[in-house]
Amino acid sequence: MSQKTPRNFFKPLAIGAPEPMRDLPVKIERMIHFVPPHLDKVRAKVPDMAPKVDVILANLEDAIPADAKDAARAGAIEMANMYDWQGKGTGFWSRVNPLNSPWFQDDVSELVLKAGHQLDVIMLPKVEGPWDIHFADQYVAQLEAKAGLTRPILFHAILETAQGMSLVEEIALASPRMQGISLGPADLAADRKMKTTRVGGGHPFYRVLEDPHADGSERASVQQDLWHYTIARMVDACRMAGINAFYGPFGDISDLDACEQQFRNAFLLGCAGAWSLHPNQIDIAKRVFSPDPDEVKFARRILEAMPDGTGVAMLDGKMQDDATWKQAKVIADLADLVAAKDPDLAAAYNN
Ligand SMILES: CC(=O)SCCNC(=O)CCNC(=O)[C@H](O)C(C)(C)COP(=O)(O)OP(=O)(O)OC[C@H]1O[C@@H](n2cnc3c(N)ncnc32)[C@H](O)[C@@H]1OP(=O)(O)O
Ligand SMILES: O=CC(=O)O
Ligand SMILES: [Mg+2]
Repeated sequence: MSQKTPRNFFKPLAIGAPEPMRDLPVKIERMIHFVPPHLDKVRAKVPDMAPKVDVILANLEDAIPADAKDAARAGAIEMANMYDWQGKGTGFWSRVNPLNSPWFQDDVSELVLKAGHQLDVIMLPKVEGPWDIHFADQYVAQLEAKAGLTRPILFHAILETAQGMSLVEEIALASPRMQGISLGPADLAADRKMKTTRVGGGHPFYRVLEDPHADGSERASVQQDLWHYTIARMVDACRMAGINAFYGPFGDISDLDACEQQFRNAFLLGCAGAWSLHPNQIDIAKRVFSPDPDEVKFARRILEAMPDGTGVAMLDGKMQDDATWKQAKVIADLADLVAAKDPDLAAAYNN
């Protein structure tokens, strides 16, 4: 047998570690905002930014120079104590260095021992298979026990290797700590030997050409989504495991329209949020990952038309039944969650 028995799956992995969660906390996580914690100037903005975003992440991995890893770790611990994350409801996460790096052990031990009371989620990069999650799971349980934590810290894996991709279902199911998975399009592209230098988004060479015209006139061609298959498979794996899928980074900070479109495609396919790398991506994620007010109104009409969720009804010429009731419930529940955090959207949903 290669899996734990059902009874053992939810047992703490170390004596004194908190009980694993059976259900994830219901939270709005439209953007995971990346902060480089070694930069004093950016770190100082955290208390002001925290109420305006859903999640702030102290990044210790890629984009942090090797000679600033210790400073970034110290900055992340400072960030944990700069705001009342647990009391005020903004998520506080950290992306640690990979398991095979010289920094992983210190990243995790210092975060859990010195900041574990505020830390919601550890983001694990370059996860190759369930064995990576199992190792981190055991290690974090020992540290949680040592720190006397009463709330378990959750895990978020980045899908950014071909092997991780091929084992995404097993990764999603590896531990009750699993909160979600993000697409890591930059590392994944490199590992797959995709021929792109972009961080996510489309590519002008990846397109479909229409059939030739009899008169020889120019054939239209349309750019396609390089990430469709990957995102769809990630969403299936996550939802099968009862966790959330996230689009990762969109690296062209200056192309707000393309960022918005990529985020929107991910939202429609089932993702809960995306990363924001720069302040100008925060409002895009907020807009895209909050349901559209007209969709919310229509969803609520479906729920009202079928109070017990069964049968058939016609609304504006469109057939509704038990399945569309469930679709409507997804949108209406998300709207309620967003409205509880965002007074402007609450007003738009209730107009
Ligand atoms: C493939 C992957 O792994 S993706 C994840 C790893 N990458 C990251 O985490 C990158 C995070 N983002 C950043 O480091 C920066 O946004 C950069 C380097 C991309 C661009 O930074 P800059 O050149 O400073 O951008 P810009 O000049 O437009 O910044 C405008 C303001 O926003 C601030 N700012 C920029 N990024 C951030 C951020 N992520 N959080 C908070 N503030 C930020 C800048 O400090 C600047 O502040 P100021 O007006 O007080 O001087
Ligand atoms: O870490 C993210 C990526 O795209 O790589
Ligand atoms: Mg990466």
